[in-house]
Amino acid sequence: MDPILELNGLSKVYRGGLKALDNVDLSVRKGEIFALLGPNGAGKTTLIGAVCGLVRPSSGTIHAFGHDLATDWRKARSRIGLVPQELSTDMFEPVEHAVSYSRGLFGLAPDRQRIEEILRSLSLWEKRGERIMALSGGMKRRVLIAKALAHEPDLLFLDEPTAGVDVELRKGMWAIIDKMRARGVTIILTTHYIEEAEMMADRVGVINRGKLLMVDEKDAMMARLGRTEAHITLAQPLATLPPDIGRFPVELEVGGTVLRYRGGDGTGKGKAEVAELTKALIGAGIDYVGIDTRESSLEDIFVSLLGDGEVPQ
Ligand SMILES: Nc1ncnc2c1ncn2[C@@H]1O[C@H](COP(=O)(O)OP(=O)(O)OP(=O)(O)O)[C@@H](O)[C@H]1O
Repeated sequence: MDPILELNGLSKVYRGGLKALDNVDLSVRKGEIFALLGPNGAGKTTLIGAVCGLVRPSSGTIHAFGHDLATDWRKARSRIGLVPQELSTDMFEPVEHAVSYSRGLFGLAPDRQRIEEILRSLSLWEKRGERIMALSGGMKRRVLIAKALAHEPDLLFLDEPTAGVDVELRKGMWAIIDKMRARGVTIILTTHYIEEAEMMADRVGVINRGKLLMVDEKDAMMARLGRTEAHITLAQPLATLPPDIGRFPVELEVGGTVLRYRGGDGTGKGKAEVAELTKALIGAGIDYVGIDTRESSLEDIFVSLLGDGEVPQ
């Protein structure tokens, strides 16, 4: 499928010499939810800013909907929406007016019905006459989404959409994002909450120090880099491993009282192998008193990726 957004060799060096983006290549497909993960200062907001015209790239190209943003900015811009991290303007404006105004900025004719639909879908309709400053933090965040949706974008950037919001509202946000995806909107979101990416995203990109370390289908990433870990507490300490046990990816720890298994591939294969291992232990006459099994999460993968900066193969 044709990419909706394509970055080639994108770099940004801020005044003072900080390289916030370092030769980033990325291609985003129509209709997907793409999660950009990275620690503070990794370059996520800079990347979004470059696509949304807020940051001028130092080198490289950006194509959105087939338009080169360097030369054909206006055509692409009208199809891109941005939900920034923070509300910067409009605090004195009533909700509905602010949202309609955002639509007008893109040269679209006023459309009360459309605005009503957006406000209702975000549970803001009852608040339409209130000044934004009088709303709660969560409502303000929804106003930001309403403003970004007002011109009916096909590509929507959400910069930390759920940072600092409570669990209830976070779930509400996920439902909203799901609804947008169902309408065919392509979504790129940045998040610190890895479980959020794990739940929502089709693909995940990991960025650190301006470099895109890895881009992959979430499921493939989990399958490729995921592991099963099992701690088997033995009834009696073992000095060495019998050959029938040594063929598994295991090590003896804690003075030979714990057998640690690390294997599998994130698809459940590890669990099956642990079951086989326990049978082999019984077969070898080795008693155990407990088993603790754990599948690695996207968070473990993320931490190990950032830990050594190496991309595991
Ligand atoms: N206008 C600027 N001038 C100079 N340096 C900047 C500017 N904006 C960002 N930076 C620096 O560029 C790097 C990347 O920042 P960016 O905001 O893109 O990171 P981020 O991944 O969005 O971080 P966070 O998760 O904290 O929002 C940081 O080191 C930051 O200090």
